[in-house]
Amino acid sequence: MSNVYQATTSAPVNIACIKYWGKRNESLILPTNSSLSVTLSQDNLRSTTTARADPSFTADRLWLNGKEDIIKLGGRLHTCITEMKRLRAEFEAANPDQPKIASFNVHICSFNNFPTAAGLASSASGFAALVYALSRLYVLPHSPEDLSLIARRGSGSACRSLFGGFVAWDMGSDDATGSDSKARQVAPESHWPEMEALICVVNDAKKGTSSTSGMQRTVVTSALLQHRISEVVPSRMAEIERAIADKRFGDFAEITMRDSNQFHAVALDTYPPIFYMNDVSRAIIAIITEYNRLSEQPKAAYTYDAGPNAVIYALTLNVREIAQLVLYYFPQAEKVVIGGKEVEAALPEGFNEAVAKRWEVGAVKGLIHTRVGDGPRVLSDSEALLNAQGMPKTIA
Ligand SMILES: Nc1ncnc2c1ncn2[C@@H]1O[C@H](COP(=O)(O)OP(=O)(O)OP(=O)(O)O)[C@@H](O)[C@H]1O
Ligand SMILES: C[C@@](O)(CCOP(=O)(O)OP(=O)(O)O)CC(=O)O
Repeated sequence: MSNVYQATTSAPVNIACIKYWGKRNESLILPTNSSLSVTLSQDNLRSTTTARADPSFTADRLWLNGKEDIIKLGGRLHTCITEMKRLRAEFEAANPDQPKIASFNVHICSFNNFPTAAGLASSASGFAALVYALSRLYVLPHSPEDLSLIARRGSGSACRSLFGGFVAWDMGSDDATGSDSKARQVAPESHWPEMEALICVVNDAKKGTSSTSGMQRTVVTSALLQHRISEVVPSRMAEIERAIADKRFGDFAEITMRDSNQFHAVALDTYPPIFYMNDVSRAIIAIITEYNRLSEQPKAAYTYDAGPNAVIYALTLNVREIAQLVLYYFPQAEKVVIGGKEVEAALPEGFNEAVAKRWEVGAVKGLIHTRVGDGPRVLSDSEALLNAQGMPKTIA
């Protein structure tokens, strides 16, 4: 049987504490500010991707969630695939004994085990999994940092999904090539294993204004963004990195919530304004704010990306209590189990119930309980998503 050049990987979702919002260069995807995220566990949220190169393939093709995605010339997918083929060609030139496969077309098949394009950072895990699968297929010696340069060209936040744990995306200063705009691991997942997340899926439909178009409009119209870029983010990045290093959850939480608030203030300051949060999102802010009032230091940190879904960071010790609180205001049709035990709705002692109304079942469609997790994983060929002919094993 002729050689099969194939790799299957999975990659995680990351949710930012310091938000990336704005590009200084659209085609290279260079950001206006640095950002920092927590990588979430692939046991709960992941993109799985198989990449294969073969001389019999007549074109580069990609299937996502069972449906073929057109690879537009000059588009982000095309850029990532082309860049990875370039790295393989360089590798073959430096290692003449290596098989010449850089010129072969590739078939790529990917699945997300969570809603795609629904504000849960599927582009981050998706492009990270694609770049990592190609890097394993091509047996490249490149580091996650090197690979983050390419994943960034797929989707800015994807660069952070090349690492586990706590990850910064340094904006860099090389505006000509973006060679220093890449991800850096601030701390591995083992540094703070008690860091957990409760995701409140408020709406899993495709959102109105995409992150890409939203931040474009912000850069052009928001004066507040300029203040954020120059006066706020640089010091906030340093502060949150120190809070993570020292495992000071209270400071980590306050910075995270303040940055989420400022990101959405900037969205509102965009003209025309962008409203990513809704009444349910704001109710969650109200109950977490009241919950934090009960203790000297915040015990929960909400953060919102470009959508209404809430991500609540908390330490293991407090997650159950927070889930009880969320269930009190947002009853679920299904049982919620944390740590092997069903969660019952309840309010903590001293909590002011009047801070929000109790919602109907369905206002929060679902809860995902996860934790800080590792970076991309190499999976065995038994988990490959392509069949012997290089086509998706199941077409939806
Ligand atoms: N597994 C994947 N492999 C390759 N590309 C993917 C994958 N998952 C998502 N994508 C790409 O990302 C796009 C969705 O990105 P988009 O930014 O619109 O939504 P999101 O990332 O899920 O939400 P948000 O950016 O608000 O967190 C998809 O249309 C597809 O082009
Ligand atoms: C609000 C955010 O989630 C924005 C994510 O934007 P994308 O990385 O999806 O944007 P593109 O670079 O245009 O693909 C904040 C963050 O993840 O840092």
